[in-house]
Amino acid sequence: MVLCALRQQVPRCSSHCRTWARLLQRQRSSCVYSSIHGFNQDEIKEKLQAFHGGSIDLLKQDSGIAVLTINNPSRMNAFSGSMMIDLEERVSQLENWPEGKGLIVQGAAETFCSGSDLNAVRAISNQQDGMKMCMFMQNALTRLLRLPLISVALVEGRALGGGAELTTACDFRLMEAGSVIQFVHKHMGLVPGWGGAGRLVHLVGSQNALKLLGGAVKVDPELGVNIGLVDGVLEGHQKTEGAAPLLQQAENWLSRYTKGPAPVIQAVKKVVLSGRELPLPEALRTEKDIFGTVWGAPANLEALASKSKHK
Ligand SMILES: CC[C@@H](C(=O)O)C(=O)SCCNC(=O)CCNC(=O)[C@H](O)C(C)(C)COP(=O)(O)OP(=O)(O)OC[C@H]1O[C@@H](n2cnc3c(N)ncnc32)[C@H](O)[C@@H]1OP(=O)(O)O
Repeated sequence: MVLCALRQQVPRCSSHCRTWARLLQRQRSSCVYSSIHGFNQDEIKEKLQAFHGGSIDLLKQDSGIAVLTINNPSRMNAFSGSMMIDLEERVSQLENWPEGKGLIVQGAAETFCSGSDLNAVRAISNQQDGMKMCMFMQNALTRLLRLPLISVALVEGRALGGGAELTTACDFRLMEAGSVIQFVHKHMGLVPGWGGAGRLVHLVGSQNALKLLGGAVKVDPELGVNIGLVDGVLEGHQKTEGAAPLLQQAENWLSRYTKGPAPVIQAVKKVVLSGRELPLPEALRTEKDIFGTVWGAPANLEALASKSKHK
């Protein structure tokens, strides 16, 4: 219906213009929850703001690869309330980055993230606030996964609870030798609430997801690779002499997918995203729209002019 309204506003617009209106509309509907689900973002933000500490830091690099750092070392990078708000703001900044191609999500001080800050969790342990926090984080992490950037979680040390869920909101996961991903929710009398269960099933299948959640299994790099959760293992730079710093290793790993012009890399991510999330007929129509943005565009014309061969 909103799309119809958009079309009515631009009746004489070219088909290219309509394509963009549709893409824009899709980007806006990136959230899972809005007011029609009884979700009031400002209300929960006000509540979360009371639990401060730590930060989510964003570094956009000229290479088109950004680094998002979960930074709360005194609590093993647990998410305070203000960090949840930070995350949402950083995602907004990344949604508006035309030069962007890739994203690395890492933790500060040699560990990934130990989930929600338990001090905040204790303070908002009532049902209503828990639901609001859950909807806020599902929205933020869904938008993170839907960014038109190829994203990778760089897991060093531990990714526990919400930290494990965060890894599933990236396209890829890299683990340092000796690191652990663990959905500890069962031990906390919980199940994932940041969308981690749904995404985990997509990544490893329902049998493996049931084992990981039901057993709160410690996933080491070997198990992670075997079940398809983990896409690469990095050498521990402190234990292996001569190994490059982890972030450098992750950038090298990602660069094979981010080589090329930003509009093309973003289009690659968008077609995969639509195939991953939409029913086939709609995915095909979206693919056509995205194809329309690269066909005849500078990178395409340049490649045609260079008569390149793919040997
Ligand atoms: C909805 C909830 C769910 C979700 O969001 O999906 C969650 O995420 S719930 C949180 C799940 N995480 C945990 O339960 C982690 C609990 N912590 C630990 O198991 C351990 O602290 C550790 C992460 C394995 C690290 O152990 P160790 O190396 O021995 O260090 P310390 O235990 O001394 O930790 C250092 C320091 O950090 C504090 N810390 C760690 N995690 C959290 C956390 N999630 N929230 C708040 N604080 C945390 C820990 O208390 C220590 O602080 P001090 O005691 O002040 O030194």
